[in-house]
Amino acid sequence: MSTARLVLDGVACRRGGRLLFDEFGLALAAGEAALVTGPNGVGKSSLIRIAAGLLAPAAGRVEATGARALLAEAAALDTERTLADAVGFWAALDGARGRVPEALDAVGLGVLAEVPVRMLSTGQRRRAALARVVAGGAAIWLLDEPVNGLDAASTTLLEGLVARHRAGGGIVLVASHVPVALPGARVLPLEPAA
Ligand SMILES: Nc1ncnc2c1ncn2[C@@H]1O[C@H](COP(=O)(O)OP(=O)(O)OP(=O)(O)O)[C@@H](O)[C@H]1O
Repeated sequence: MSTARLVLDGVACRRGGRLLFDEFGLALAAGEAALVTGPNGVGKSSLIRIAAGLLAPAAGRVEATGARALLAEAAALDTERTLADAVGFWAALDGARGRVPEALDAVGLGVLAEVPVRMLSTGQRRRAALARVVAGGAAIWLLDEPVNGLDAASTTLLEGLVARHRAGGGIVLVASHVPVALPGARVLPLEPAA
């Protein structure tokens, strides 16, 4: 994991024919994190999707060394399955089904492993989505508005997981319109294109 690297160079984003931002750059090495801030609609989610390789930049390039895991707005967990099964579905694709119990414990949901996802609260679903990221074992975490729906204790838990991931050589890119405590992270305000 220590060879992980994420570079965005001169990235521009166009959505619906409108240029949202341009000339955005960052370079993160193993253990580093960045926090992209900015008001609603400036393009933070779009930037995260570009970093994930799910959206093509209008200009510039993205270079990722290491697997990428995305925490997006939707949890993407089958609501009819139990929590362990729903997270396990994704973990199995990463060959990591065995890590699910530990990941659920890490987000404080071990006790709800056999409960259907549809019965979880908003904050619990958010933590379940985070468990999916933790279980997958990717080096590069891309977290879009990760504290949405989380209470203070869960926010602290998330910050701890991010710190642990970085200590293990992982990279974390967070987009958030509210403050997230990421000690030593670069804070990058996303500016609208002129
Ligand atoms: N598929 C799309 N087609 C056209 N425009 C889009 C599409 N997706 C997003 N947009 C527009 O792009 C702009 C940026 O959206 P984005 O979700 O990236 O912003 P954001 O900074 O993450 O906002 P928020 O803080 O509200 O989540 C918005 O004006 C949005 O309406």
